[in-house]
Amino acid sequence: MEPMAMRLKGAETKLACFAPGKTRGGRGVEHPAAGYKKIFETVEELNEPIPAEIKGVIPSWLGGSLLRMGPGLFEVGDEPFHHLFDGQAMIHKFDLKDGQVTYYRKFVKTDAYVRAMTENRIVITEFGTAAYPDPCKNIFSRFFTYFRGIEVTDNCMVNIYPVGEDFYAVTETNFITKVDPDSLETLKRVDLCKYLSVNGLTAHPHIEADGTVYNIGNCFGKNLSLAYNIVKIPPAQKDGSDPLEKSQVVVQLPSSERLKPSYVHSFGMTDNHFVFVEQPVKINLLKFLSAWSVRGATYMDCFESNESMGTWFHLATKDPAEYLSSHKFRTSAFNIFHHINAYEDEGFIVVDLCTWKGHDFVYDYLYLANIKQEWEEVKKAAMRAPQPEVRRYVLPLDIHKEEQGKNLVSLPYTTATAVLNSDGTIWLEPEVLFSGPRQAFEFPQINYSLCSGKKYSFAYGLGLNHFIPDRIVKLNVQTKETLMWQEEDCYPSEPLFVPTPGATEEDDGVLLSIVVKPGAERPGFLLVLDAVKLTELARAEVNIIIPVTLHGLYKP
Ligand SMILES: CCCCCCCCCCCCCCCC(=O)OC/C=C(C)/C=C/C=C(C)/C=C/C1=C(C)CCCC1(C)C
Ligand SMILES: [Fe+2]
Repeated sequence: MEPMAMRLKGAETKLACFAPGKTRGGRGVEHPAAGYKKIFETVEELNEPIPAEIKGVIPSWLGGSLLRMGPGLFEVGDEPFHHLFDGQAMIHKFDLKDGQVTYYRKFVKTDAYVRAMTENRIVITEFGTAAYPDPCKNIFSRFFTYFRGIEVTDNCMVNIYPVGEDFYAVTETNFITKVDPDSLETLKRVDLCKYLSVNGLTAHPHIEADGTVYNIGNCFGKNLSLAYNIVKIPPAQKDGSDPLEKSQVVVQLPSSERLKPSYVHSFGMTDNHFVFVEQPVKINLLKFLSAWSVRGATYMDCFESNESMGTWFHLATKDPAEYLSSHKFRTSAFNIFHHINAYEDEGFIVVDLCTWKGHDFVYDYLYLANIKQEWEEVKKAAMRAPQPEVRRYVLPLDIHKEEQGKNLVSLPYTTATAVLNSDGTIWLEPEVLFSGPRQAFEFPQINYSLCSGKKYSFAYGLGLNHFIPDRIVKLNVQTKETLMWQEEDCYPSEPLFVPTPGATEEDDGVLLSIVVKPGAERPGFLLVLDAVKLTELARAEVNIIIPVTLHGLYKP
């Protein structure tokens, strides 16, 4: 019997539980009304927070702000942005206090946004949309605009995270933007290149309990020597100075290919190790450097797939921070954006990942023209894309030459393998934790404060159905059981886990997600789920649409 299909007829809110191996068999729900188009449309910022209408009961201990980033402006004048990651950064906030909720949003006043507003055209080239020179300028000044080089975008629409006492909205370039988490005002733009030898940093740092930030970024050194640099930003300083002043590169990891670093979106961190997965999606630096002088080129034009390297895993120790050059882990090709968690267990490093099979770049399928089509077309486009799979890889730390050809993984609870080859490389095969054709478990979250870098049981994620976000899923990474929240014509976002104060169980807490239900009287709401059962505790509704958000944080 197909439990999902059964439950989706009739009742409005759907909850389903699937036993291991009996996941939805890949058949997701249908979206013939194509309501998802609404989350990719321009909205206006608000002048003041608006009150939300609450249904259900918000736990009394839940007081704080949910801050999330995403695109809010999908065209400037008559010039459209083409890619999902091009829209201009909007910061969203749900404030929860004494059972009451308000919603507020502002555009971040980045250079990209301010200059677009001033000139009523796209001025800064975005991820998949090129900016063209001002047609009003004369031919000479247009010529000089080209040769000043293209300006790197500061469109911080991906995530927001704390550095010391401050909060920064970020993309993946060297520009991060300090924002006020209360007023949502834009405070200042910071160029990371002033502090660190990196060309950019990911939007997914790891943050320790004391506020220390670790992150990874590409570094194009002198003579185009390439490395991935892991950086450390200390916590708030006693003397009140900016922690960024004391940031440093702690370890360099080499690139598999000269002139072609891999695209990196996140990394893993255990108690004692950094894990970097080098994927076959490459940035062709020569294209990158020359593309900028080519009219109409974008960041997307600089990517290419390496069809032969597969995927490489790199390890480094944390303290002292040293690259483990003799541990050469290899596996077949996949795209990786989000690490779920990584931990050490009995001499192994366990790495759980949201993967997309093959070397074809998933971002190629995220043009707005693809994901804003009618439902049948959306499905057709996704048929050609890489297939999602949640996988567990297990990396042995102790490797002995005499063990060639044998599976080195002796952890009793996993079928993942690691086999030492005669050339010294170790071939990894994963254990599949969740799989369903074109049904992704993505935008993963865990009980970060309790479980980051530690053995854990639960991951929470956004279910993507042919790339359309249409459910929230809880995955037991030990038993592979899943629970799900889903409601007709509802489009949720990444679920953030907030632990109950004083909780002793890993999943004692709530999940917060912004949901859009386009046809409803109040089409935007903050959803509060019980993280144990994935049942709805409350929703706080507003009478406006909230566009797609990618990542964010909960500030107690
Ligand atoms: C929430 C629902 C979304 C609906 C569809 C989503 C489908 C998602 C499928 C896969 C998961 C992908 C997750 C990616 C999430 C994300 O947040 O990505 C945003 C990434 C951005 C905006 C990256 C920008 C990177 C830039 C501008 C990099 C620039 C650079 C280079 C390309 C090379 C040289 C260095 C430099 C300048 C840093
Ligand atoms: Fe991400």
